[in-house]
Amino acid sequence: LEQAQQKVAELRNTLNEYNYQYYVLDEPSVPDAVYDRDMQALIALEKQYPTLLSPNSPSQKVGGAALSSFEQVTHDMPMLSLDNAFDEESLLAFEKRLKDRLKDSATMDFSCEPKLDGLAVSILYENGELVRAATRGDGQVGENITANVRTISNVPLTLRGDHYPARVEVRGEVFMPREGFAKLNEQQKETGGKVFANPRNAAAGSLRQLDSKITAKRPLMFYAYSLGVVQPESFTLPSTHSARLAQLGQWGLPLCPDIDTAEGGRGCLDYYNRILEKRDNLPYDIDGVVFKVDRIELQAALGFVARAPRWAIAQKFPAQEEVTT
Ligand SMILES: Cc1c[n+]2nc(N)[nH]c2nc1OC(C)C
Repeated sequence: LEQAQQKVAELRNTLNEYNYQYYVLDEPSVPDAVYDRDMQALIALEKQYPTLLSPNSPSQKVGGAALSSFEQVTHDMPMLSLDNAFDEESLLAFEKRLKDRLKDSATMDFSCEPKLDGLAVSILYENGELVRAATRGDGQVGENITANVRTISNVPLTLRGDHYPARVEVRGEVFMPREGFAKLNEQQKETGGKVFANPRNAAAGSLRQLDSKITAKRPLMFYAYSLGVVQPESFTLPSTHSARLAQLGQWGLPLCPDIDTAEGGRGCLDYYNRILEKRDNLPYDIDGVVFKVDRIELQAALGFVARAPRWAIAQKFPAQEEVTT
């Protein structure tokens, strides 16, 4: 059993590394055949020694037993929504409000991110292991969808490296890329399954499946966009949001390739126009961009209004004319 335990641990590390290279770096270091061979070896060993099975084994990416219902999860830190800026001057007004409030006329750096049209999800890692995932729900209480989130190909089951907080909650968007959405609807038509109106509905429907084996077959993706609970609070994190996103990337969490930083409202407008320009060629649906004050201590000084942070705003694009097929 000792040898088996050793071999299983090695195979898990190897397969987690392959997943990271393939899904996060987009630079696989081995051909699929090697990946499959190692995965089959792991599955065989876990079958032979069931006591070695762990929910965080890469072999569990295929899903487990169906649930009868979803448990509720209370978010220790509420998952808030975003205030909207609909046009140029309200974005500049956003910046002006911040400067007035901070009594600081210096140009402010912003973290700029596409606003993916999917579902906000919270993923909790304890001692580097994925232990729980939940939907946003009403912001306070969401649904426990851990088994389903484990099957999402680019969600790491374990964090990389060995320098991370004991508990770290990662928040981000689960979405379905357009290509996967089109293929799924084709399959659904052929099998008489439910055809989805758009990628967001398809992602929601796939994520809220009680049977994670169904979720595992759906082409879902995840991009991290912020941190939630971090314990111990004494764990030193970077002092800007953009550097914290980079830190998440170091731990193996996937980030949207189109994130950037910008100087002042002007820089944000340039970013808005750049992303609007490339929107139709992106592999995923976005419904706008999100600007966040980059320096964390300024975020803390600005705090939140009732339902959304003062320090962040979404700028939505005009609704995309639906192409009727
Ligand atoms: C609701 C939300 C949605 N999004 N999407 C991105 N990219 N960042 C982001 N941040 C959010 O909220 C934080 C500003 C709290």
